Amino acid sequence: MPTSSLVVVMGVSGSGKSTIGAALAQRLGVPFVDADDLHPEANIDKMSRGEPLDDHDRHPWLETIGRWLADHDARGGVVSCSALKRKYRDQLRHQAHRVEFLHLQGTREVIARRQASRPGHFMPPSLLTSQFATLEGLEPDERGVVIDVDQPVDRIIQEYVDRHAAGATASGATEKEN
Ligand SMILES: Nc1ncnc2c1ncn2[C@@H]1O[C@H](COP(=O)(O)OP(=O)(O)OP(=O)(O)O)[C@@H](O)[C@H]1O
Ligand SMILES: O=C(O)[C@H](O)[C@@H](O)[C@H](O)[C@H](O)CO
Repeated sequence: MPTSSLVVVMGVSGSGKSTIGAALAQRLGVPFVDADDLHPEANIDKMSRGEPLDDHDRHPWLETIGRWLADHDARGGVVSCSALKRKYRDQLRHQAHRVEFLHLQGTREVIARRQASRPGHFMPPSLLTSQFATLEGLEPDERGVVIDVDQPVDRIIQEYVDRHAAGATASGATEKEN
């Protein structure tokens, strides 16, 4: 696997994007940014009030993330970003053509349990329903892999590395529900 991988770790809130993103960046030896840290303050305030973001809220945020990806095109990097809709991923691809996605997929039960075990996070568990409702899984023409979150962090990282080495694309990414 080239050290210059450019990866977006995607999925609903609580799926493990920050955890896996940081671990993957370390494994690949590339910079990492958590897109939660790139939100305009108004977005954080909105989510904290228990209101889901809409396309309008996410647009400037995605632009910032796309810029980060474009800036890291040569040396590689990992971003944790929900990237829930196909059109959001299209927006990111528009700015950084070779970006690939790692979709952390899990059941509502597993993810709700994980959210419940991290009190103090700005994202209220009540928003999980809208996160799943908004989620559009990777389509077959999108470069990326889908990995089950219900396994230890190091196994998720290893599966990503193994599947990437084997030339994985988004095959198996058709289950849109979770
Ligand atoms: N593979 C895993 N096994 C067990 N626990 C995990 C795993 N991945 C993440 N967690 C835990 O689940 C919780 C949610 O993970 P994390 O904060 O990384 O998710 P997230 O997708 O970044 O969430 P958000 O988008 O809401 O910030 C954390 O408490 C984290 O420690
Ligand atoms: O697209 C979205 O609805 C939001 O960006 C959320 O997914 C948050 O960034 C994050 O995941 C919260 O913890």
